[in-house]
Amino acid sequence: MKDMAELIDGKQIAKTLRAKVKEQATYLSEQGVTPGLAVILVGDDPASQIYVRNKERAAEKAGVQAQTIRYDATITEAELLQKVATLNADPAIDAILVQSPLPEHINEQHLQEAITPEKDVDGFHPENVGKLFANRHEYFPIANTPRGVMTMLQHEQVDLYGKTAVVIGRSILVGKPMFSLLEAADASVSLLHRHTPDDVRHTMLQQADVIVVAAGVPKLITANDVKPGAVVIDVGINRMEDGHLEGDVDFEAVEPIASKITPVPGGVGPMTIATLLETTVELAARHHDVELEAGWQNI
Ligand SMILES: Nc1nc2c(c(=O)[nH]1)N[C@@H](CN(C=O)c1ccc(C(=O)N[C@@H](CCC(=O)O)C(=O)O)cc1)CN2
Ligand SMILES: [Mg+2]
Repeated sequence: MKDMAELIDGKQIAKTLRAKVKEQATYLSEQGVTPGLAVILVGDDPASQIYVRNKERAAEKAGVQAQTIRYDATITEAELLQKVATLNADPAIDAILVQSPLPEHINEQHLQEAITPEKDVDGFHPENVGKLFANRHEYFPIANTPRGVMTMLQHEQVDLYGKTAVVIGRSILVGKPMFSLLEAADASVSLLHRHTPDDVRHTMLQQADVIVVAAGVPKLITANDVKPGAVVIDVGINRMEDGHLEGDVDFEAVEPIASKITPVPGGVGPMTIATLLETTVELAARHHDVELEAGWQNI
């Protein structure tokens, strides 16, 4: 029988991280601090409804006070910006996020820039993106999905030093921050995207020790793309016509070749929400000048 890759169990790692967050939230509450998270949800995108509901539930269990502000898809950008300004000034709120995607008529970048960098729990503000890119040695929030991927790699004791990594997808949500985080961990990183020719992608993937794919293309990565022993992280969540979820990796084909692989569902997805709570607790501690134990989130 062929060796199968070890499964990276994101659900389990996220559970462990959420328990750590709860410990810190309890410590904060002993200091009179309740971490406050505000989520802005616009429109009725069915997936966003589920993700936001899951955020509310996870927050409540972890001792984070979450509030969702829901708007019809017809709301204007000016009204949203006004709400963000109110939340920026609200001392009960430590963390603000605007659920993505937004309706066409709203410029997502305007909202990303409106959230004060100190409450920017998604790490999308240009100031926080810039600090990440510049490898600044100070605290700042980092996008939760790529940060969650780094937690998974650390949990799995994947040593990135001197390794070759390929990231597919260049969004502000995943690809760009993922590039910076892997580079900061001393991997040699290539960032590929939809305009990378297929043969170039194939050649580069075959050299990669670590692959992170966030392309939104079901089963884009297949067996002959992957070097034996590579670590494969699948950020893709594609809802197929019959309702089942498919990643960007052809899991059955790649599992016998990779050394470690994330499933979909149950891989990166759950880490996004656990990491959101991790970042919220960190921001609350900073706003209230409470020192949390260094490295509390190491799992
Ligand atoms: N402002 C933001 N918007 C969006 C983000 C984000 O980080 N900030 N990420 C995604 C959506 N997302 C959280 O917001 C998210 C996506 C997926 C999951 C998850 O647990 N997925 C499950 C499958 C769930 C399903 O059945 O669909 C899994 O992969 O196991 C959690 C959060 C886009 N928007
Ligand atoms: Mg508070």
